[in-house]
Amino acid sequence: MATKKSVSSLKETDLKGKRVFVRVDLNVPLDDNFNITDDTRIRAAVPTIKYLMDHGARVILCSHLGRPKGVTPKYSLKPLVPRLSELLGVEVKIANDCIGEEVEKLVAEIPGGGALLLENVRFHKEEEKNDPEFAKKLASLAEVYVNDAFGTAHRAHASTEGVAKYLKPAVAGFLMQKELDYLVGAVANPKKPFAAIVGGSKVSSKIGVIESLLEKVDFLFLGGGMIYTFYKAQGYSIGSSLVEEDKLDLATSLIEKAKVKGVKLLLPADVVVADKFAPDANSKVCIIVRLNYVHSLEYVHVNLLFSAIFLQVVPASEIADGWMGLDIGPDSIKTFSEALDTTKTIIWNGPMGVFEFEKFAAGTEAIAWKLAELSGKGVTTIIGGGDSVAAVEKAGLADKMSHISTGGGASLELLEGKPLPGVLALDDA
Ligand SMILES: Nc1ncnc2c1ncn2[C@@H]1O[C@H](COP(=O)(O)OP(=O)(O)O)[C@@H](O)[C@H]1O
Ligand SMILES: O=C(OP(=O)(O)O)[C@H](O)COP(=O)(O)O
Repeated sequence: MATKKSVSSLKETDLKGKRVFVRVDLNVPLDDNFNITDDTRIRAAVPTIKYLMDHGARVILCSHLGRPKGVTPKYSLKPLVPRLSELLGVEVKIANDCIGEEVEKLVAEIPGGGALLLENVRFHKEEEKNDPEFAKKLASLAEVYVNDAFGTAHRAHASTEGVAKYLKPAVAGFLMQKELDYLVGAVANPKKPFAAIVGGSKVSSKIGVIESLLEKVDFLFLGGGMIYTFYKAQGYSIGSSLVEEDKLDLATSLIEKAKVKGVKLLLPADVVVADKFAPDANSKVCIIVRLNYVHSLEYVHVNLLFSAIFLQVVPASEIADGWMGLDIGPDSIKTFSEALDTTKTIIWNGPMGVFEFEKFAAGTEAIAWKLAELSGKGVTTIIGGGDSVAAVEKAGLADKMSHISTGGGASLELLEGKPLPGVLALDDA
């Protein structure tokens, strides 16, 4: 992986009485009434903040929320204060800005072991421009820089990258370290056999991650909307399923690459189809082609029992016109599960189907349950991606996995082998 892993740690840093600027990612979803609908990222930031407070540091918390263009009240961090205070067990104050005289005054008043939350750093356009003068102003608030904002580590912004040039020591927080340990460490030195499950909507958004993982894994399972591009590339009828016509050659070359690398690439054998992209779509199970491994088309298998009892059978190897695949089918779930049973490390990025619609959530849920079961048997299970994390949480299985990443884009870039600016900027260990 291109991102260095050995970044300097918080534990080797002198903290007592020091003003510590902590970049956290508190970019949590809020409903229309400004209630937090998922506080995972706040909870994930707590261990580092508590450690700093317990070691007598004066903690300055900095985060963005959303993508505001200038000062936008609906993106204020104020609604987060009660939950943050509750989790930390102290009353956290919030400033009206993140730089300026009033902020400096509030920073000077932070007692040892206390914390101040700065207002949304993206209210200043200089943040996303990584403006050096703005970074210097942020740096001038403190004596130590801690980056714990893994979810934003793929952004070279003033508070995630620029500030580390002017504020030393610049070290990783515990969340950042944990994410790197799993997403870099476990992937670089996996217990074998090592499997990757990649789903989600499009091949184009996952090319990098698939290519990178093909260098490392023993198994690659594909699901979600991207599979229809692979099917079309093999000449199958895909009805009105999602397809990227300009990626057909790429899909073929990825299959070829898997073959050359000796990676067992598994595509779903059967898919659940719908007559429209909607939660109330009519659905039936369409058994397409049973591929044991895609590079050795072994046999065609129609699951007659399942189909005869529950659902209408459509001809194997094709999805009829007017129908679209929105989930992997029961036979695929079984095949995937059996193959996963033989592995020791699994990384999962991207849902198997349109899990947001109840009717098409079964494949994603089944994979989530399988990974939860395998975690209990000592398999390392890593969920690295926004929607896959949402699916695992929806199934109530988050605490069963070895690691759930707090960064969608960041984990994807890391798995692609791209360097993360927020990590590179930190001091070497
Ligand atoms: N068969 C499918 N057809 C269309 N969209 C799909 C299909 N399967 C999954 N999706 C959609 O893919 C989206 C997730 O894609 P993506 O953003 O790539 O995943 P992640 O956020 O995990 O990286 C989900 O919104 C899901 O509904
Ligand atoms: O939510 C985030 O990223 P994610 O949706 O890719 O997990 C981060 O807070 C980064 O936010 P950004 O994509 O607006 O820079």
